[in-house]
Amino acid sequence: MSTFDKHDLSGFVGKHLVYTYDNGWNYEIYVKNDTTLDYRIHSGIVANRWVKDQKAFIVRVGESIYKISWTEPTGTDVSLIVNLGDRLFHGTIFFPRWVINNPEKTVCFQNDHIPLMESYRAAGPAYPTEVIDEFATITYVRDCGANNDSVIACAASELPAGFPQNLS
Ligand SMILES: C=Cc1ccc(O)c(OC)c1
Repeated sequence: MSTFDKHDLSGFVGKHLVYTYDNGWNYEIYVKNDTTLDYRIHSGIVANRWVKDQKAFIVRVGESIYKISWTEPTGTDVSLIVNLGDRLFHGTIFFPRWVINNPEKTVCFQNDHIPLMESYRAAGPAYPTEVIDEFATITYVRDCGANNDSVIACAASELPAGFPQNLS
């Protein structure tokens, strides 16, 4: 019997987070609404890739703990645990083999290239998938409200110096 309402995502929707995985990869996510996220990647094998309006399953699994899961047009599958209370994060990424072989093919504003990503997914190879299972530290959190398209609006490489501390 839980003491929180598992259907209430109001403590999560609108959150803008920056976090660094223990392997050094720096990522940023905006929880746009109950079923949608935007994100951009600052470092790692697909640095500068960015995505808007990715559909996802978002659930609450603790007082301030949420889980986000989705599959991408590239065939990459992702499941994230966001523990806001402890500023702790855990991500599991299931990369198809073709992304590991040629990560640069996915580095773009994906929304402008969905059919291309789907064609790469179809061409593969998909297997063996590479599972990345890492903790991360949340380094920045703010509230931006729901459905705010200004939060993630350019590639990481196009941000002014000092991000995220220079955010209004
Ligand atoms: C592959 C996408 C991907 C992987 C890990 C993440 O933390 C993420 O956050 C938005 C996205």
